[in-house]
Amino acid sequence: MSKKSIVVGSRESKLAVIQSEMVIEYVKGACPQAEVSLLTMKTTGDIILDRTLDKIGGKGLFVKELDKALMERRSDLSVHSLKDMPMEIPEELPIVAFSKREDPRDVLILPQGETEIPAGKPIGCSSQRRTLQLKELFPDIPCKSIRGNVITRLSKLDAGEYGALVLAAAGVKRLGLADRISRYFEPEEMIPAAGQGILAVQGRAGEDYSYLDGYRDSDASFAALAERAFVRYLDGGCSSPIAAHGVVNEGRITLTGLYYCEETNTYRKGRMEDSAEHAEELGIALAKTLKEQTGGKQ
Ligand SMILES: NCc1[nH]cc(CCC(=O)O)c1CC(=O)O
Repeated sequence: MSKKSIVVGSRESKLAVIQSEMVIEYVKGACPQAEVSLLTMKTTGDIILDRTLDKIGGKGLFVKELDKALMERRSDLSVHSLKDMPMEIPEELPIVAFSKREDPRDVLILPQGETEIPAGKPIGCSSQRRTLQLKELFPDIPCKSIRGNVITRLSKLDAGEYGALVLAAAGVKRLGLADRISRYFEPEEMIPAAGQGILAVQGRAGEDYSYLDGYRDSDASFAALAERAFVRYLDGGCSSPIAAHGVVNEGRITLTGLYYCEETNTYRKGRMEDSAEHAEELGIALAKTLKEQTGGKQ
């Protein structure tokens, strides 16, 4: 009999490959009899680099090609940063595991050799969520869009185009670049993106993924459900100025969120708590409250 094969699909950026290899290591341990391999591919979001994500339009720019590979059985699992996954996921391709969460905070990175943000240069930042919150933290420093994977952004920073960069701690740490971090933003100062720091493992409906039982993290799963329910209710994709961060402690979950309403050009932050079992209801309740406060249509 031939050996069982498990193919793990991934974007081809260095960070995506490191993240996929973390899952592969686990799967190899859980299925020592299987042949586990990596299949990398470029996604639309990796190919179009001259526009910001909201200008390219459409959701799931980083997942479509990986979904197709799963559907066509060229792969058996996809590994994604949960943050990059659309809120609506095809029924045939469910998330079968949420990883333990890496540091969910955003961080500030300075050009090599600098100890503060050099005067006159913008902060490189690609999301409206970060831009909005940076205005409160650094009212006098403008933000300028920056695209490309983490390594590309760091080289643009070091080339002198920007005075600083804001990135997710999770990616920077997984790449082994934590020594470049000059400041951590506490989640209260800069509310992270829904799912930040969590990996999502996606599979095909109806298949047996019990080999991932020891990989799933229940605190991260509750946080992910609450954060994604919040964003889904407010209909935001990954580029909307929406932020959500859940913290689970002894069966309770506290969810902090930020919602910007285009109609009324106002934004609100808020926090609510419930039992972790009610994670999704909590996400929806906070979303409704903040939407009401910004004066947006219900
Ligand atoms: N949008 C790109 C992206 N998607 C996931 C991460 C970092 C890893 C994570 O959040 O799990 C990053 C880089 C960044 O925002 O700095």
